[in-house]
Amino acid sequence: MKKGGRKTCWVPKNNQSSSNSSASVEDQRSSCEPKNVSPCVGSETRGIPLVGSVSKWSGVVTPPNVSYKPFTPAGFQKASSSVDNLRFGDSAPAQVNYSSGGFQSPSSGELVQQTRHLTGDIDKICESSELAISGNKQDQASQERKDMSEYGAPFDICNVKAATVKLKPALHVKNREKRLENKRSSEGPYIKILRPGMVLLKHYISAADQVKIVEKCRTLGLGRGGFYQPSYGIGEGKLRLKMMCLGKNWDSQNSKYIDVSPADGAKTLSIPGEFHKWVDQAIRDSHDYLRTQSVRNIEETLPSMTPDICIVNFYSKTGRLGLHQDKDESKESLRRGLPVVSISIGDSAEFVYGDQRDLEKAEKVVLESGDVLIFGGSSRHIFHGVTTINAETAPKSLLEESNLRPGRLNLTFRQF
Ligand SMILES: O=C(O)CCC(=O)C(=O)O
Ligand SMILES: [Fe+2]
Repeated sequence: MKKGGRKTCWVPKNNQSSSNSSASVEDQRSSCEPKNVSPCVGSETRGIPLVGSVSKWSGVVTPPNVSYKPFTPAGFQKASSSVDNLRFGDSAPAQVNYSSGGFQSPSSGELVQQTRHLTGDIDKICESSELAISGNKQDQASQERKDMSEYGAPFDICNVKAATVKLKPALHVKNREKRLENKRSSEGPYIKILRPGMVLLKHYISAADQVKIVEKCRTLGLGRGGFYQPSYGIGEGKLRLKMMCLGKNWDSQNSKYIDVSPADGAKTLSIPGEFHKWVDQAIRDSHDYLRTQSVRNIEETLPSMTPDICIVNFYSKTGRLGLHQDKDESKESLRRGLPVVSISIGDSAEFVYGDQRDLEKAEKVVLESGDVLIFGGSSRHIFHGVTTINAETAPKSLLEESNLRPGRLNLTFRQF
């Protein structure tokens, strides 16, 4: 398992998230690997923790408040069960029978025969379970996560429009909005090289396109595979953002990309076609700019890439993201320094970056609505994070047209 991957190297701000240190994340992660998967252990004692024994996780993982749905083998009907509420590690429910036609409360005379029947049933259950487990552990893991109640319904990044009477904003808010608006329109778009391979395109995405991006993300985010709050590990702390992944799903608990949403097991959503044009154009415009700056070896300094992953984060005003490297993409992609292209929409954010995982030594840049930040080449492995969301700094017109909630939407495109 790769250490120090995306979002695994947290630097707690003011020690608020010290329980989420990288050490504890790693510790928890290694203890989350399924161990000694042996579906038939329970059946040997006939007692019978049928479902509880299907997947054995090491002790600490037994989540106190998470219930799992039972695995019901094909061809078997659940006759009576309290398995729905069975938790791993709980003692077996008194009456759990899977019936393949009529096995119900036995009388004592029928007990031996029916125990044999039950043994047969259990063998079949075990066989099916083994098949399911060996067939695709990933499917089962996602199924288990899917059934966890902790993720809840997808998060809506927009406020639901309601017929409310809007209060007039206070004078200081109006003045700040005016100042920001003036700054945006007087500055217009421009490009800045922050360091070799790291380019900032200011005010790059038009106001109309920002609205389109919010609308598209909202629609996708409300469906299956939509926005959820990722966590470090089962029963561990949560990241301070909502996330939806397109193209491939980033699994925060194992720091790797998978093909289903860890929240609900849905097949990963595709990146909408129209998103590609902003990424392609931003890289092309950066190349043109580098040329004007007499940079040689443009492709080496900032390689081109075709994104097949888009991670969409939504930060509320208290959201943030600790210093980390994005290093769960393929070795080849990382070796070539294929860039991460990041689009910011909504409230501005203080984005920190540097060569070390050290906030004190990190540089800071404010990312505003419509800005695009690209880091590739020799900057691909920078540590970076978001320390602050600047409340009430989103363009007023964006909020009016898209109804985006207070906060910041960020899309990072990568090529696996
Ligand atoms: O929100 C941002 O600007 C950065 C997001 C990020 O680093 C990530 O998703 O890996
Ligand atoms: Fe990142």
